[in-house]
Amino acid sequence: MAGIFETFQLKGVTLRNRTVVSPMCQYMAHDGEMNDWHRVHYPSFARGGAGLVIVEATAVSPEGRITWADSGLWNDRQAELFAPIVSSVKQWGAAAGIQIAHAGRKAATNRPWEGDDQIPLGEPNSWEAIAPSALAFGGPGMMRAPREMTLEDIARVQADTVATAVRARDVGFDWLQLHMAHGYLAQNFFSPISNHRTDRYGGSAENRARYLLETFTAVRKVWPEDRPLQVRLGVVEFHGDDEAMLGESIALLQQMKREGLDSVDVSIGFNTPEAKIPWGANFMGDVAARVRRATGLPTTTSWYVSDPKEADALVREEKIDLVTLGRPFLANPHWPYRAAKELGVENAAWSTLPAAYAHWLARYR
Ligand SMILES: C=C(C(=O)O)c1ccccc1
Repeated sequence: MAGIFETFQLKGVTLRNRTVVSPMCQYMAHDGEMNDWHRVHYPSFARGGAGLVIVEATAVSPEGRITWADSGLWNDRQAELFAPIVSSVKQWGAAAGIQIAHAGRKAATNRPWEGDDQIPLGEPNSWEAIAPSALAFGGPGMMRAPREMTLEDIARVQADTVATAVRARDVGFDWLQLHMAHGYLAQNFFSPISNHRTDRYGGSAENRARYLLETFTAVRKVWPEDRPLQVRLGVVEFHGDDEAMLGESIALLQQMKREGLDSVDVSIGFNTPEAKIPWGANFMGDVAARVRRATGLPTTTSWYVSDPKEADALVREEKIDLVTLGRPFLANPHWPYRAAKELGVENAAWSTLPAAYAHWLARYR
């Protein structure tokens, strides 16, 4: 059975190992554009030995941003600014991925370290959020209801998502992840907590999944067959109704698989402030294993995965195929090197790091 330092091939992409840098919003962009922060940030993980680096939630339109400082790929200038990042990540041996997203009812907030709350309408960096229903997320600072989307809004956002996928394709990303978790727009449609529509996009599980399935199949048509297309889906909410939500999620993933889905990142709904998340080491591992068994999809998950032996065990026990790490990579972009040492990989430095680092680390021991 493979461990985290086995290679992993999916379609035409081969990862040098099973470690994935989780898409983590940096909130450091202006007008959605990559800048020096991102040009240092993303390649650092490739130089650190990651197998796949996934760029943070990247908005398909200005209104689709969580904050004014989110990454965006709704115009060609933004695409041009991604190009050197894509080539640098690849140059240093990692595959380059990107997560594309629409924030839905969580849009137009302050950056987390500046309040994490909705900016009052009319103030700079605020705009009207849109979502399936006019239902606020709730909780402190998130009490403003979004505008209910018309059918024209839905079609427009789906077209924006396809256009962003085309730009990501053309700028050379190897791997595309659709953000369908964490209380953002796709999750807003999927969850009965936030979707009270009475048209074909609301009510039954099939109707609530419609936006997600339609958007996925539209993107599949433009995303190259030989590059992995993945969704990050919130499959549980930890709000007391998770067996039903997991069942609906598995059914949706099975449908998407029939339509060409290549992989799933199993995550959390984060669609209600009432959730009681059982934070703890690898707490999503067993949920991910259930999804993997039920769908047969190459599966990953993250959340409190940080210890190399535990991460390696999740892969060896075939609970997941790839291990997605967020904060451990922020804390140490060379996490693969640390893991290789702790797992007793021979020539840990040379097997994870570029020569400019490895020759020092392997000498003078
Ligand atoms: C900024 C997030 C994202 O991009 O998914 C997020 C949101 C909620 C919890 C964790 C992460």
